[in-house]
Amino acid sequence: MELRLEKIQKSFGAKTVLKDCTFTFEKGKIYGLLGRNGAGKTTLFNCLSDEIQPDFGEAFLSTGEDEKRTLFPDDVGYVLSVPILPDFLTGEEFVRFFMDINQDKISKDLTMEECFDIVQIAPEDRKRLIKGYSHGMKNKIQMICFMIAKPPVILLDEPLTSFDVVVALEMKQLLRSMKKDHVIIFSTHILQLATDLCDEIVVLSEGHLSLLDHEMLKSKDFEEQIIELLKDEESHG
Ligand SMILES: Nc1ncnc2c1ncn2[C@@H]1O[C@H](COP(=O)(O)OP(=O)(O)OP(=O)(O)O)[C@@H](O)[C@H]1O
Repeated sequence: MELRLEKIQKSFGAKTVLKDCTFTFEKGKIYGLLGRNGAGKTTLFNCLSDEIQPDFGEAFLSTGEDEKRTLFPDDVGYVLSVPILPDFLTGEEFVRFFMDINQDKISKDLTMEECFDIVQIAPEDRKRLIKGYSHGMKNKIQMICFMIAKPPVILLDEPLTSFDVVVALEMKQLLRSMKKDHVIIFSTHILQLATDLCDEIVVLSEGHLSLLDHEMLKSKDFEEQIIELLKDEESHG
């Protein structure tokens, strides 16, 4: 399975943010999306998750050589930097509800307890209102939703940045364990995280996407090279 972006363009008024985003993301890999402030990372994610409509271009899912279909909103699991969840439910109530409405997608042997165990939310926390959850715990609930609904594409907009080291490590392990079934793309400003977690690094610069060479990833002056690559572009934030 591949996620193919073909010529995606988006402007806000006179400002062109995405000029021509053409790229193929493969299942089984974690992609780090790097770009300066205002480069258009969130705009691209919003186009893919149907939050906004691109002016031109389209995203497709392809399952074989000649088989491709339009990417639908249900195909995309989007983790916002600030997760939106029903505050008035407990973690358990919400996950039970989510399992009920996704009966057709969930594998029969996955129980609610297992979901909570995998993301390491303690039994006593499962019965607390989501309202009192930390940012990291809310992100974990979102990851449970992805385990249940299994969207082929998972987008994470600057996750892990606000997590403590333990939660960040747990989330990294979780993403690695989930990657074989999904295309995972996450935007980050933390180069260390990108090189540590990602199989590929994609740069969004001047409205275009480009893949970084693996040789560059391995080189010891990787950080200097990335900064050099991005610094010619103005910050648009
Ligand atoms: N709804 C909107 N209306 C007008 N301009 C917008 C809108 N959304 C984004 N922009 C502009 O588009 C550009 C790209 O913004 P975007 O948030 O996609 O960048 P980003 O790469 O995610 O930045 P950051 O790394 O700072 O989060 C910015 O100049 C922003 O001001």
